[in-house]
Amino acid sequence: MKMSVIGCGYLGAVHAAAMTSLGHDVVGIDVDPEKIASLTRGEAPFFEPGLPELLTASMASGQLRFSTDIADVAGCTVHFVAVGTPQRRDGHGADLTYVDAAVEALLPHLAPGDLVVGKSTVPVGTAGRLAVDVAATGAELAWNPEFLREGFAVKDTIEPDRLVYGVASERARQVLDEVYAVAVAAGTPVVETDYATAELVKTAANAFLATKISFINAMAEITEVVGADITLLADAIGHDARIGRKFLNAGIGFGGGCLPKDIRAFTARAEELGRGESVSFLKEVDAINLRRRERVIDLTVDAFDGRPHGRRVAVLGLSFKPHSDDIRDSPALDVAVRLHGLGADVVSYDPEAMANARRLHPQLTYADSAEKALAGAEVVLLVTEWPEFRALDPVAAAALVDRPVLIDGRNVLDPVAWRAAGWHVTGLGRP
Ligand SMILES: NC(=O)c1ccc[n+]([C@@H]2O[C@H](COP(=O)([O-])OP(=O)(O)OC[C@H]3O[C@@H](n4cnc5c(N)ncnc54)[C@H](O)[C@@H]3O)[C@@H](O)[C@H]2O)c1
Ligand SMILES: O=c1ccn([C@@H]2O[C@H](COP(=O)(O)OP(=O)(O)O[C@H]3O[C@H](CO)[C@@H](O)[C@H](O)[C@H]3O)[C@@H](O)[C@H]2O)c(=O)[nH]1
Repeated sequence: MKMSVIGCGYLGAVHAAAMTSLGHDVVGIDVDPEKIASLTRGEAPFFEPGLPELLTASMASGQLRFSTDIADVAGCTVHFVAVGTPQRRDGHGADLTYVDAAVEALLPHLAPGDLVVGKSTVPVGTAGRLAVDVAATGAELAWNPEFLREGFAVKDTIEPDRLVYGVASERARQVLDEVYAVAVAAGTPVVETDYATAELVKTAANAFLATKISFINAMAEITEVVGADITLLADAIGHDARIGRKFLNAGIGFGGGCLPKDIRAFTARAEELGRGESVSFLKEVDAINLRRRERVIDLTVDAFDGRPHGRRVAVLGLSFKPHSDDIRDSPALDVAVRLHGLGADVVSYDPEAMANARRLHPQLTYADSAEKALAGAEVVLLVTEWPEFRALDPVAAAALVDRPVLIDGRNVLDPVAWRAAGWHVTGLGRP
C-alpha cells in the first residue's frame, strides 16, 4: 500500500520506517525542514536503537522518502497523523493545535475512499470531531493509538502487543487489517472499537502505568521511614501473577514525553466531562511522582549538611530513561538543573542525551564520560539507569571521587558491593 505519515517526530519517524518493513511504500511529512533534511540523509534526528539501519535500508529500497510538502501525499490512500499533542502552556489539557493543523492541511489532498488514521494521543472526543471534516472529502477517519516504548520503538511497532482499531465502518477495519497484515498474520490481537473507546484505551493504558509506578514509589516513602526494602517488597508482590513485577521499579519516578502529560490531559478532559472525581487519583499519582525528585534533592542537600553551594555533584544520566536521548520532562535533568540552581557545582554525563540537554540548559557543566563526571565529586547521583552506569566498578569509582557518597536514584547498584568498596550508599526506599 502507499501511505503517508504526517509528523515525523519520535512516533512518526519510527512508524514511517517500520511500515516499510510491513511491505508498504511510505512518504513522511513534517513541517520541520531540519528534521526532514536529516531523515532524507538517512539520519535519525534522535537516538532510537535500530532506527538508523531501518531508515537506510528503506530509503535504499525506494520504499521510504520524506518531504516538507503536504502535496507529496498524492497517490497515498492511507494517511497516519502522528503529530505532537503536548501539554498546553496554561497546563490545562492537551494542545491540539498540531493535530488540527495537520488534518486541515491534509483535507484538500484527500481522495474519496482514503483512510486517515490518527495515531497521536488525544483527549476522548477528538476523533469524533475530526471525522466530520474528513468525511466531507469522501475519505474516512480511524483512530489507531500507538503503544510503543522509546528505546524499543522499532520492535514495538513491527511486533506490537496488540492493535486497537477505533473505526466507524467495516471497510476501515479491512484497510487497517491490510496495513498490519504481517502483524495480524503473526497472531497480534486486534481490538476493534468505536472512536471514543480507542482514544480512552491509550489514555487508560498510560494512566495505569503511571499509577503502578507511583504506587510503588508511595510504598517507597513508607519503607524508607521504617528501614524496609522497596526492592524486595516489589519482588515479593510482583510474584503474584495478578500484580506482576513490571513497572514496579521504585526510584526517582517517571518522566518523558508521554506519561506525565497524558495523565494531566486525562484529568483535564475528565473535568471537562464533569467526571473529574473519577480520575482525581491521577493528581495524587502526579504529586507522588514529583515528590521523588524532591527526595533526591533533599538527600543531596543533606549530604552537604544543608550547604550545597559550590560543592561538586556528579549526575549520571540526563535522559528520562535509558536507551533514549529524550529529555522531555526528565526527572534526571530536572534534578541536575535544580541542584545547579541551589548553587551546587553539578557535572553531568549521559551516553546519548547530552546534546539535547546542552541545547536546553547551557548553564550546566557536561563531562564527556562517566569517569570524568566522577572526578572530584563529593556526591554521586545515579538518576538514569544506563547499562554503563550499572556496570561501574565501585572500587575504581571510589578512586576518582573526593568523597565516596552515592545516591542511587534508580535502585540499580548493589549496595553491598558499593559499601564494601567504601561508599556511603543511599537508595530510594531501601536501606
Ligand atoms: N514518543 C512516543 O514514544 C509516543 C508513543 C506513543 C504515542 N505517542 C504520541 O504520538 C504523538 C507524537 O509524539 P512524538 O513523541 O512523536 O512527538 P514529537 O514532538 O517528537 O513529534 C511531533 C512532530 O510533528 C511535527 N508536526 C507538528 N505539526 C505538524 C504539521 N501540521 N504537519 C506535519 N508535521 C507536524 C513536528 O515538527 C514534530 O516533528 C503524541 O500525541 C504522543 O503522545 C508518542
Ligand atoms: O518501573 C518503572 C518503569 C518505568 N519508570 C519510568 O517511567 C517512565 C516511562 O517509561 P516507559 O513507559 O518505559 O517509557 P515511554 O517510552 O515514555 O513509554 C510510555 O509512553 C508511551 C507514549 O504514550 C507509550 O506508548 C508506552 O506504552 C508507555 O510505556 C521513565 O521515566 C521510566 O524511567 C519507572 O520509574 N519505574
